[in-house]
Amino acid sequence: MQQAKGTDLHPACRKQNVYVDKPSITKSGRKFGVVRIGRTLHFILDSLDFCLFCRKHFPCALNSYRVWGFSTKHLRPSHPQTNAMFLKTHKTASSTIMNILFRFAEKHNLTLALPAGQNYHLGYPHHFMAQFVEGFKTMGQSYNIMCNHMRFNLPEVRKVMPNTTTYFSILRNPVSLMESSYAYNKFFTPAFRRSKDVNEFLASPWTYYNMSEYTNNVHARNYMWFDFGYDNNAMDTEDYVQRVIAEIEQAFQLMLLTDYFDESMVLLKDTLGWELDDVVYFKLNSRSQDTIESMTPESKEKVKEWCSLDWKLYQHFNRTFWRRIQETIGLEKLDQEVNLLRMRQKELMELCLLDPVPIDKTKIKDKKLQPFQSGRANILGYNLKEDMANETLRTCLRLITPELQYMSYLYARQFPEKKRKSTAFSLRIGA
Ligand SMILES: Nc1ncnc2c1ncn2[C@@H]1O[C@H](COP(=O)(O)OS(=O)(=O)O)[C@@H](OP(=O)(O)O)[C@H]1O
Repeated sequence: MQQAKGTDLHPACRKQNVYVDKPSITKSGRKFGVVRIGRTLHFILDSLDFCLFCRKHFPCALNSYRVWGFSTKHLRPSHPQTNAMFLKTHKTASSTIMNILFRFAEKHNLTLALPAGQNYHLGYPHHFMAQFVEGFKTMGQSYNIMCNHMRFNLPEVRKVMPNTTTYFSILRNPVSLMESSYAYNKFFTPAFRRSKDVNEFLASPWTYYNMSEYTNNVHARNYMWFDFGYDNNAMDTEDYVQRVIAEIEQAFQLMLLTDYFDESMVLLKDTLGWELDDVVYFKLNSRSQDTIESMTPESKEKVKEWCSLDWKLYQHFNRTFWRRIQETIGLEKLDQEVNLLRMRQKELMELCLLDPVPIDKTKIKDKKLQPFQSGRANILGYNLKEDMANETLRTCLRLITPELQYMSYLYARQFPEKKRKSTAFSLRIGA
């Protein structure tokens, strides 16, 4: 991947017409020198993580250090971070990330902040409350990872997650997000039920969208804005939008992009100090081609106006995403790591999967591995190769297990004395 020359556009963004700020420091010796000094400082200061006094009195300093005016906050930590809060926004590839987090949690024996009782999300569409987490009353702030759907509410999340937690989330271009949401929520969301298809809905959204049906309609307008805890029907004024973006920026250390998923995985593993293998994934929750509707150019433009809060949110974090890449690993290294990630993914797909692409639910042999279906969407899944050695099977099965089944398994493992969730599933292999 070549760095964009004489233009403000990253080459990958040019086709989508998404503007990116021009980096102020280019790939030069000066930049590498500064980064090296920064890394050394970061290593020394990161060691302070072991210091209980610092942990207690300067919790924020563990995520971001500022020394002699030089911020090290975006540099790779010297040891893997195990406390992470992922705001699982809807229809943004969030289930694929959840699978990555579940596998990491299992590998390192971490504690998950899972939905209490028979629930599959953390109180959505209500604002999150600490008591929605199983065991909160007895366990307090001793969880490592939180990643189920919720409507974000920072003060309550802070009651559950330790002060050293890295907060991150993911945003998707609101145009493709709308089409995905329409298919998935077709029979649930009143505004979608009343219209024939996504183009008809967008030609005249107010004909179908009734504000009094508030939370039932959140999938139809500014879905991401709502998930971040804000009013998806709020007036789009400059001051308000800037205030919300500033608040989100303050709360979240990292914002990923669905549209640049592999680039996002590289950034994620660097932010958390993880290995490349920790973020290798199989795409989950994808749809069959015949349930993807083609949007007219007018519909695509209309989304930017109808979901203007989401559009501004996405544009802002698209800019900061590329700026952060430029300021940390740079486009060239990013490209190399994305290639490594794709090679590793291909290797694992060849090792694990019977078919080279995700398959229709009716073709999934083990019915227990079928993903949850909704609306008009035909959500695809996988078949594993037969006769794999136990260790390989263990790895492969985790990569393809849909979120509800995986969560039920982890819930039963973490709370053996509690009643199992209804999608009870076992990932135990061998004795
Ligand atoms: N790796 C990767 N890269 C790009 N896109 C991906 C990836 N993984 C999943 N997806 C797409 O994300 C959509 C599903 O999102 P979620 O898992 O967040 O859905 S859900 O809210 O949990 O139901 C769904 O989008 P649509 O197919 O458009 O519906 C998936 O295809």
